Amino acid sequence: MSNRPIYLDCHATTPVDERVLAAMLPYFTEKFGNPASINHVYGWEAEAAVKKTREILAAAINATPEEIVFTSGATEANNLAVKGIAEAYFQKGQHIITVATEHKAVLDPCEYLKSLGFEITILPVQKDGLIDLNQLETACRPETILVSVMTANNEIGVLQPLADIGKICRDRNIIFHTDAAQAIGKIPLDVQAMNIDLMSLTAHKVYGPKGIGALYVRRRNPRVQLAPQQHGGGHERGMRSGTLYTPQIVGFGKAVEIALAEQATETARLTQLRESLWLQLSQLEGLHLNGHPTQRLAGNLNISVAGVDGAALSLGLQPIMAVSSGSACSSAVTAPSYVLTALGNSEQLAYASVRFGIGRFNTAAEIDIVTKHAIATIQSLRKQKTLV
Ligand SMILES: Cc1ncc(COP(=O)(O)O)c(C=O)c1O
Ligand code: FES
Repeated sequence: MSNRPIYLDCHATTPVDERVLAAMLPYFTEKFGNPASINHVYGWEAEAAVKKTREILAAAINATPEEIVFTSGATEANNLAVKGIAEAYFQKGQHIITVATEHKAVLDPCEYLKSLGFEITILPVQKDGLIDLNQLETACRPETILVSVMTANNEIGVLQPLADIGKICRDRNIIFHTDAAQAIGKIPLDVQAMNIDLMSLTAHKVYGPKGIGALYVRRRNPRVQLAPQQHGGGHERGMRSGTLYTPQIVGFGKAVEIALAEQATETARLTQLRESLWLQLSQLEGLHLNGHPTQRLAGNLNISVAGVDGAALSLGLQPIMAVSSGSACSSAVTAPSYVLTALGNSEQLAYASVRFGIGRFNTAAEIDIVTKHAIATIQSLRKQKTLV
């Protein structure tokens, strides 16, 4: 594996931590029971394992275990939140507010609701990627039923001011949903202090397995109603039917437990690696930092490079590092990233961009190799351009 490029795409996904895998393994084989089986030990031990993860997730965000609904990931959690609220509250109002830089798993359900007659306000972001709270206040109406603003952006790592947004929503009796797929385990989260009513989570960005996530749904002060989007055996208090995937759930719990225990030291370490990368890269002229310089995830650096072709840059970096570039999150799409254009970047700058996602298993030596290669690639592309 040593001749493979250095993995620096931790916003796309992360490897499963060995400790997480070890915790999961028994639940594939000897402890294979269905947590819904109430008549025997196979079911009880699976149910106990699921309960433990519920407790870990609840503690991680200051919720209660009954407020955690397991899903297949954050895409499903976002769909359940947005469509589930629209369906449960449409008689109260049919207006929803979200943001231009949200993940497609929020924007597309909103687009779908628009086709059903809902009105959607999509707030712009400022140059640093943060929303303007005054604009949010102005957008709120008596018929607004939901505000959905992500915790941490998957391309530029920007952290939105959740507590301020939560207060604005609570004062107006509007439900507040946040997509915390990139944030769980990485920054402190508190659904009480931040007045969050719904929060989407996923395991695979935090060294847990893919295909498992959760939606936090507030049960008290106020109780949030949610219309299920998947019907069946009535699992998860009727909000999401389907046999629970015990091994993945166990892995999710273990992953979050480890991330919380290591959060402070890991944040400091990643910040240092990111700062050293940016400090060296920014010696070059014409490099733009995308997103707020400090109000961002520790492992995220997103840059645009003036004077180079986006595709050539991507090709030049590929042998040495696995990073995302151009349209980071929908690489099948050849349009420039809508997140980067929302910040006011030109199409050229949005194309010629690199998202570094530094994670748990990256070392200072790797960052050194990456820095040197990125600088050499950019210099060589610029030189070629002036020769043409
Ligand atoms: C911000 C954000 N929301 C939602 C998702 C989707 O999560 P999942 O892959 O668990 O469906 C992702 C990951 O791609 C993400 O980065
Ligand atoms: S990081 Fe989630 S889709 Fe790109």
